[in-house]
Amino acid sequence: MSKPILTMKGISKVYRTGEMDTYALKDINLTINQGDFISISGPSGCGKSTLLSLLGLLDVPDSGQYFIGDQDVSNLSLTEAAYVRCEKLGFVFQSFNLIDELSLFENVAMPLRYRREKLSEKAIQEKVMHSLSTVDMTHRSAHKPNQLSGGQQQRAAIARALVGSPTLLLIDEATGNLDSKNSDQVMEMFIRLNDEGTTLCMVTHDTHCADMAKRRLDLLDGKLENSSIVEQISV
Ligand SMILES: Nc1ncnc2c1ncn2[C@@H]1O[C@H](COP(=O)(O)OP(=O)(O)OP(=O)(O)O)[C@@H](O)[C@H]1O
Repeated sequence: MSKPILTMKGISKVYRTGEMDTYALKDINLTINQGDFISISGPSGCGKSTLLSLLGLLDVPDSGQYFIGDQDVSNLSLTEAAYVRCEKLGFVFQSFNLIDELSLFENVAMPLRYRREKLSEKAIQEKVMHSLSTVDMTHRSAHKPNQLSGGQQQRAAIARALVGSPTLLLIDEATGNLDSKNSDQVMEMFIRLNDEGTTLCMVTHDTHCADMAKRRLDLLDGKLENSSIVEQISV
């Protein structure tokens, strides 16, 4: 049986604006197992970004418990949350979020440089080049992000997310800024990474992308509505 690497129990999040309370997430129960490829989809305002922020330790819930492995991460200090993010999670964003002034090599190296445990330059070099080769971008390691196409920038951002061998890759609308060819390439890459053992959780409003995951969850009005195993369809 697969091992749970992440568990949310009864997670709720309320935004308070003046007199008004908005229940963005209501009693979320979610288990992500090693080797999963989950998609979470739903209409605008259903709580996708809020859920991703909590999963990524960018925000804290109002109630409920969140575990990564055996560690209770429901209410970490900002510093501790930053370390856990750096060491256990990889992020892929719609807008790539690469640093324009840095080469691809230095962009990809960034998560390694912020770890508690310092790595030698040789170890960083090896990990960065391995990660760039995973996305077929070694030949561009000295380039700056603005010298690359959108698809290439997203592949570099995936290399950055993978460089620290994260427990879980969190993906936020990764294909939203790409044309259909590049979008298909990136989805194929996620499927391959999952086949090779990476665990992925992808938030998307695109039902075509959502159906490419192994397990599709639908979020509606802050509640996880259903959970289905879908046959992975080819792009
Ligand atoms: N900072 C905030 N203050 C008040 N309400 C908020 C805040 N952030 C989000 N909300 C509300 O919480 C609910 C969930 O928002 P969220 O951004 O998580 O939805 P979403 O599914 O990501 O939407 P979209 O697909 O449009 O990005 C919405 O009703 C939204 O208006």
